[in-house]
Amino acid sequence: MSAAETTLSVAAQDRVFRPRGVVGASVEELVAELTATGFEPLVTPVGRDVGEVRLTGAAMDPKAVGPGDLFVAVAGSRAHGADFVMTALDAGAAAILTDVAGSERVRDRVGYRIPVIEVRRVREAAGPSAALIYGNSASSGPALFGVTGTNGKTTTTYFLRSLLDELLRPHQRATGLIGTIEIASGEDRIPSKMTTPEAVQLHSLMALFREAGVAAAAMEVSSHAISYQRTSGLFYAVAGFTNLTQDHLDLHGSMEEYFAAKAALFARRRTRSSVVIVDDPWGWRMAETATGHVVTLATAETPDPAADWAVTEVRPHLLGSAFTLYNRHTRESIRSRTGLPGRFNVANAALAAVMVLTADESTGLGVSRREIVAALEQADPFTISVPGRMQVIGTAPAAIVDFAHNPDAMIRTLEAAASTSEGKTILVIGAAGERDSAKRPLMGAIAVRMADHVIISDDDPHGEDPAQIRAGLLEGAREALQNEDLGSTALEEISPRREAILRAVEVARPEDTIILAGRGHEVHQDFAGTRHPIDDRVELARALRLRGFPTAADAPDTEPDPDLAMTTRLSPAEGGDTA
Ligand SMILES: CC(=O)N[C@H]1[C@@H](OP(=O)(O)OP(=O)(O)OC[C@H]2O[C@@H](n3ccc(=O)[nH]c3=O)[C@H](O)[C@@H]2O)O[C@H](CO)[C@@H](O)[C@@H]1O[C@H](C)C(=O)N[C@@H](C)C(=O)N[C@H](CCC(=O)O)C(=O)O
Ligand SMILES: Nc1ncnc2c1ncn2[C@@H]1O[C@H](COP(=O)(O)OP(=O)(O)OP(=O)(O)O)[C@@H](O)[C@H]1O
Repeated sequence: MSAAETTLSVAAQDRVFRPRGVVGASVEELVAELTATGFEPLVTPVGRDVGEVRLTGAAMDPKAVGPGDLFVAVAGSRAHGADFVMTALDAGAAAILTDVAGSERVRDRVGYRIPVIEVRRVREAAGPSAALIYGNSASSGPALFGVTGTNGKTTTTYFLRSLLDELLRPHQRATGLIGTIEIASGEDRIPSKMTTPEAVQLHSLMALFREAGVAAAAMEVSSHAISYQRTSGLFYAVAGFTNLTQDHLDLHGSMEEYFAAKAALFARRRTRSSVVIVDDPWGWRMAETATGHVVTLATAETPDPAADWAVTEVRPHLLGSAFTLYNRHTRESIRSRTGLPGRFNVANAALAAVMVLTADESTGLGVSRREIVAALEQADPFTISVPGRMQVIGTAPAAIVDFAHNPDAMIRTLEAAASTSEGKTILVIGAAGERDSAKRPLMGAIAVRMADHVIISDDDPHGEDPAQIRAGLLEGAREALQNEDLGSTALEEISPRREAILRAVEVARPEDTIILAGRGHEVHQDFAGTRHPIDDRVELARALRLRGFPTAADAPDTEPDPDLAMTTRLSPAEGGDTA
């Protein structure tokens, strides 16, 4: 199934994107497993028949439950999954795993119609339970490559999958992908709901991958996933760390806690080998905290000589860069390149390369080192388009859609724009509502420091007032403009986003660079639960064509939009708004 070929809801897609031949486990076997692993389960109603009920799947979202599933009902900030037990029962749930509050709710709603397994730490128990049902263990495969870090996860996993494909295709073996944009099993794919799905879905995917002949899979591991126990019961062949900078402090509280959440991935019981980028002190701390086999990688302009691998000889190559990977122990030098703009994409590509080289040493991917080196040097696996990540839509002006939505990513993206552009940098930026509001003024200040023309607009406001979110960005931008010598930087506030994009193209000259930051591949804005369709890549391509600017070969097709052709914004000189 491909995302384009289906009209199923995301939960319904979760339900059909499942393995077929699951042997499963009985409630009795599950209870024995949970007892052995210290969860002290309590089963109601007590009786022989209950123990014999067979479980052939598992789901946490009641709308994703299928016949024979274990429905894992968790307490959340909005609701308790057990409140939706009727939906799960109607869909054919065979048993429920929940906590004390959940089992009371189930009993209130449906009495003793279904076996209930009660444990204290449901989220933690979900992983091992699903692992048992789907037959997953540390050695059952596929070889999992997990990537964590504040920025670069999606790009690195696309790079990893591209390299793994290059290596495994000749051996008639497929690859998989789990991340922010999509979940893919060989040729089949569905769009993602989350960066890292819940444990029950992850375990189902491992079984699906095996059925589909997927030998290796690249997976993004968000810090939310680790904090919410979504990776419980999974085992990684190699885990990679990109970087740690400010984001998600609403969940983690402090950088220390954010670090600790990520560090849990690099424990020996979870991961065989870790590859850690050590360009900053957080990286070195991660390498010291990791407990398995640890390999360090330096990608900064002046690489730390203590690292095992270093990126050297970075040179411009088309829009991207060519680079050398050097191992200080073996003196091995491997020349590779990436077609994606930005120095940070060299780091992402180097991480993907070293993760696969490391898997070769420690897990045996079944491909030779010579094949890996040949793929890196000759097959160009990192010259691919990653949806909405430094995606080039127009060429003169250079017009790029990017996903930068935190301070560090903005700095890196704007550095990349400045290094390639001879003209002005024009930036459209917003911030998501109900997420880490402390980063908004920082992002506003970075915008006016690094771009020449800044248009502050909307991202996904969610339940928050969009004007209030823009005000947070504007506050930082105005303060920097007042206190720092920023020359003639222009600052505007334009909502809706579509108009902001039109304006960016309106003020651009062919030698300039336009960056639409923050939304990347996303195709809807969420305004208090109402989804408003908008795809930055389409809007940008349409606006460029409207002005007669050239678009990139793989820019999206656009119909001339009658509404858009009629839209005329007043320029500031004509009395239009400026901030
Ligand atoms: C902060 C966070 O991660 N929250 C996740 C968590 O929510 P929660 O514990 O509050 O649970 P809840 O929403 O009250 O729901 C509890 C139970 O009731 C069920 N329910 C709830 C409401 C309803 O109407 N119907 C329903 O069936 C839910 O399916 C669930 O089983 O568990 C829910 C069930 O899986 C997730 O949907 C929810 O993700 C929310 C939507 C979310 O936005 N998560 C983001 C922040 C997230 O996880 N992002 C990271 C990437 C971050 C990044 O790097 O940018 C990710 O890995 O995706
Ligand atoms: N290694 C990196 N270091 C800093 N910034 C990066 C790096 N790689 C990508 N970026 C920037 O971060 C943005 C998001 O990149 P990407 O989607 O690959 O990361 P991510 O970790 O998956 O992000 P998210 O978790 O928010 O989806 C890119 O659009 C780019 O602006």
